[in-house]
Amino acid sequence: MTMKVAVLGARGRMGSTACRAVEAAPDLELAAGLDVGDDLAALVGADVAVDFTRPDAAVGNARACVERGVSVVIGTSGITAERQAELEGVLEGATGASVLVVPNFSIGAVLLTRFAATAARFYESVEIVEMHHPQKIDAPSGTARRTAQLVAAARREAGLGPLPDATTDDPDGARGARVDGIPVHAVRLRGMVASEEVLLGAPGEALTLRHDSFDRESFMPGVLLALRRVRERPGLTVGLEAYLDLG
Ligand SMILES: NC(=O)C1=CN([C@@H]2O[C@H](COP(=O)(O)OP(=O)(O)OC[C@H]3O[C@@H](n4cnc5c(N)ncnc54)[C@H](OP(=O)(O)O)[C@@H]3O)[C@@H](O)[C@H]2O)C=CC1
Ligand SMILES: O=C(O)C1=N[C@H](C(=O)O)C[C@H](O)C1
Repeated sequence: MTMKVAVLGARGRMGSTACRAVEAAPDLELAAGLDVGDDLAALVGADVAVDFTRPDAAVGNARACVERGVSVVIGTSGITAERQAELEGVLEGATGASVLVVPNFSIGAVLLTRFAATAARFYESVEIVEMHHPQKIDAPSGTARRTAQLVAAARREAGLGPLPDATTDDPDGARGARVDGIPVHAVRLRGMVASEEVLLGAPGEALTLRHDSFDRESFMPGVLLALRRVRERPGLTVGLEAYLDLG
């Protein structure tokens, strides 16, 4: 039997690519492709949904899904701690429902985040540069936020102190944003899809980790994996790594 999938943001860059990937998968069926102005009643009958809309719409969409018994994968970025808490609220009393937040569906990007967290404890300095197409509305990217959070956690666990940084004069914010104390720099450049670099420095050496998505196809194996497996973990899960055997 096929799994019925609803796609929210179906006319967008990611949503339209996801619709095609679902239609091409023999075990999945595109039950609904919804965008702005469409009636969410069309969610009824779907088994799972994936959201590629905008940060201020994702939590409301997740609520609409859960209320209709549909487990949901949130690919939309900008899921801050506050929005994550709202998602916990959405799940209260909804026995068996699953919400999976995926900052990045590309396996390479998931690995980059993992490698950065592994390397973090060995380096005094670390900075993140994320590069995206200029249509992206949020900064820093969800992937960079997640990477910074996991790198910061690894540094705390290793007992590392604050990053060495003598800057006291930065009137234009040239040192970037700080996410959990980690500097994050956002580039918006025509021609880019999505890239991330993590730069780690220690006396006499540097390690640079980089991942590039050249095409939105790079996200599709992860999207299909998430849709197929989201219902295995009731409640709120963050990160595709929960479904990957990364050791
Ligand atoms: N997790 C991952 O691996 C990836 C995540 N993303 C994220 O996915 C999201 C979408 O990106 P992208 O496809 O490039 O953006 P687009 O702007 O191309 O697509 C978003 C679509 O959602 C529609 N939309 C807006 N609000 C709603 C709503 N309330 N209900 C239904 N549809 C709505 C938009 O309509 P309108 O244009 O009329 O507003 C648009 O058609 C972003 O947050 C992005 O960061 C992107 C790539 C990979
Ligand atoms: O908006 C995008 O394009 C992307 N958004 C996600 C993010 O914010 O990290 C994932 C990927 O970087 C592409």
